[in-house]
Amino acid sequence: MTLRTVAEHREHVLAMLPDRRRTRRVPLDQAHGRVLAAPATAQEAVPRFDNAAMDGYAVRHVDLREGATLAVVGHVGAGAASSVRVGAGEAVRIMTGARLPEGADTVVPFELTDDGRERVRIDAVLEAGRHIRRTAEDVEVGDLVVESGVVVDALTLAALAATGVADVLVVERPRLAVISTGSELRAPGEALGAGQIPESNSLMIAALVEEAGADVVLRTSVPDESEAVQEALRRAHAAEVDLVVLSGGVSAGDYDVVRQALADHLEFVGVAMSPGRPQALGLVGDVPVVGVPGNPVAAAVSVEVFVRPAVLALAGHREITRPALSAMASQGWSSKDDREQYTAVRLEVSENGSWVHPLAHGSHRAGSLAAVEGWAVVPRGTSAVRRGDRVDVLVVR
Ligand SMILES: Nc1nc2c(c(=O)[nH]1)N[C@H]1C(S)=C(S)[C@@H](COP(=O)(O)OP(=O)(O)OC[C@H]3O[C@@H](n4cnc5c(N)ncnc54)[C@H](O)[C@@H]3O)O[C@H]1N2
Ligand code: MOO
Repeated sequence: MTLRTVAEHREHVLAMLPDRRRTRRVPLDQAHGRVLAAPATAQEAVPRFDNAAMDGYAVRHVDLREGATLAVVGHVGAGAASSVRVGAGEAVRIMTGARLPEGADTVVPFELTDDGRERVRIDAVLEAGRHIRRTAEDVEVGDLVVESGVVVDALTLAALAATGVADVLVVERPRLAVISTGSELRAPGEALGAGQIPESNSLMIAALVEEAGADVVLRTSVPDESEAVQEALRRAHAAEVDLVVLSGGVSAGDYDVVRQALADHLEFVGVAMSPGRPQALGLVGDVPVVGVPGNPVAAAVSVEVFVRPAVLALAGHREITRPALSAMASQGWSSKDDREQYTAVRLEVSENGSWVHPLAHGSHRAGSLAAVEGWAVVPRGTSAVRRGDRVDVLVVR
């Protein structure tokens, strides 16, 4: 059987997704982490008005001479709408951020004066216009503040709020269903009979896709029975999900029911990767379904390289794959040269550069997932990584 490359399979997964994204207008306090579906333009200038950059005195520059004394005719704090005017020989006490009074063109900080209340002595002469922040010197009304497709982060939120934007059009969070299959699986904490194990993939996959920005509206684990799998898919459909992630049952076993139950809908393919060779995908009704292998490490890697990009694409992101970090191998390990191998690693960033330490290999090692900090991607055509070799690492935590 010819195997697809990881990149090819990812393209197939992405090609199943609808082109249109659902959008919604949200107030800024609900926009964090969302992707903008339309550009945001400034409703207010920054600064909104000429204002003081220092606590001091608003004066007319022509009146400034070393030792000059000016009459203090008013006091204006930030937020005040003072109508006081600065005339010849006059000064107004002003606080940082306060609107510059009419007539003034320069602010003299307190430190360069005697700090007087009725009259003030000027101890140093500044150039005209000093310590004034000019209207719209940062952003003008109508300027583009944030482009469409940008992820709203903390700094973006500040820029939007400061420019008078109250709400933004964002892409809806994708709705996902996560369905584990396997008759041996029991919920964490449940008593285990012979041959049974705790179910871990659905929790892991749900958390991984939530980290990528999805809402998991259905998470369930079903036995290896065709009807149970189909019923779970019906529930996912009724919950109007954008994507279903199925775990398990995609390889050749007698009880690999995903394969049996969904033979008419899903394509079962081999991908040239390790772990994670058996994969499935297809539309059930109009809902895209990605089936990942049940082995927990294979499931984790499959979510990283196929499902996470799909979630990011559904959420409107432009960058959908994780940038790789280049690091050196602290020790060697072997690799299958006909596969792209994802080796679980720990990372160490030191003065001598970034190093990866390989963890024990094995797609069943669910207990060791707690130690994984990244996946070292060993390309096809490489049968061994040697100590000191550079490898690309997807840093996942
Ligand atoms: N004859 C063949 N056997 C296998 C092949 C193959 O090509 N031919 N492929 C192997 C590879 S590679 C993988 S990976 C697995 C994938 O198997 P399935 O997707 O069918 O997964 P299951 O058989 O259902 O389970 C595999 C393994 O993982 C455990 N598991 C499953 N689901 C969960 C879960 N939700 N939480 C925790 N652990 C889970 C399950 O108990 C099995 O141990 O197939 C190989 N075999
Ligand atoms: O390739 Mo399977 O995904 O590990 O053992």
